[in-house]
Amino acid sequence: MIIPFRKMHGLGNDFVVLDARRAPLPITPGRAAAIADRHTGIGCDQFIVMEPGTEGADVFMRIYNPDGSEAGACGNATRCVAELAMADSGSGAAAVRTISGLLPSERLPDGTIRVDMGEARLGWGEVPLAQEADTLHLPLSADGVSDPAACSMGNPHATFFVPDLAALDLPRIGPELEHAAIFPQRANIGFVQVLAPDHLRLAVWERGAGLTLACGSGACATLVNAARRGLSARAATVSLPGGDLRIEWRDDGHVLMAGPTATAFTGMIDLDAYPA
Ligand SMILES: N[C@@H](CCC[C@H](N)C(=O)O)C(=O)O
Repeated sequence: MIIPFRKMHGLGNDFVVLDARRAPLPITPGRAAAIADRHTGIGCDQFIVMEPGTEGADVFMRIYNPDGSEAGACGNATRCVAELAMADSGSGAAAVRTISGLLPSERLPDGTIRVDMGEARLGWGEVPLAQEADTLHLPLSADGVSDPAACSMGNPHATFFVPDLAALDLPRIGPELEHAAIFPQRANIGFVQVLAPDHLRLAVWERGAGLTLACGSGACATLVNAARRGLSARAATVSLPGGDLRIEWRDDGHVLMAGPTATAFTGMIDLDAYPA
């Protein structure tokens, strides 16, 4: 089966996007992983399938990591898919549903897309953690980092506050922390340096993907955890290796994320060339 695909990215966090809104596509976790492979597939940080929207959504977005695991949230892909839905409808707003909830989005006057990522979930069972613990101070450490905070943005995140991001060996400690026993569903691991109360520098070791140039849900979780710790305001610029996101944790608990989207190229893919 030969179908069109679109390669998009938000700050270099890149996606292969397939459109299954008109007819279902034969996508399995293994096929998603094979297409995401940077050597033998198209290559991407996340493999995205657009499905028909339900219950107030313009589109349902299914998210696969390159290891084939399915994720409940992807902030950067939400902006990209919302932009496609807006282009289709000719409107400046779109609602994207994921397995974790409904995410209303809008185009801002500067052309960036802002998504309401929903409420940050702060309970230990919501992250989830393997046992009851204070999500503001997890009993977890690795070489050079300790005492993270955790929350869920529809997917699990832990945030380590560090004095110098550049001093860390992220490819070494990232996998160990992602797979720590305290995270029964593994976790995305953020490492943040507070530059000012309204400016955070972040790198994220993503669950199922490794280091990426940007993680939108990670930027949201980082702002929430920094504000809970009294280290930042409730609105800040989060600088990632791929660029900046503007994050706000509203008083009603919802987290807003604004940033750019881009299409790198489009093409055709033969799904049968990849194992089902
Ligand atoms: N890049 C994404 C997050 C993708 C999912 C994540 N790796 C997970 O498994 O939860 C983002 O922009 O939020």
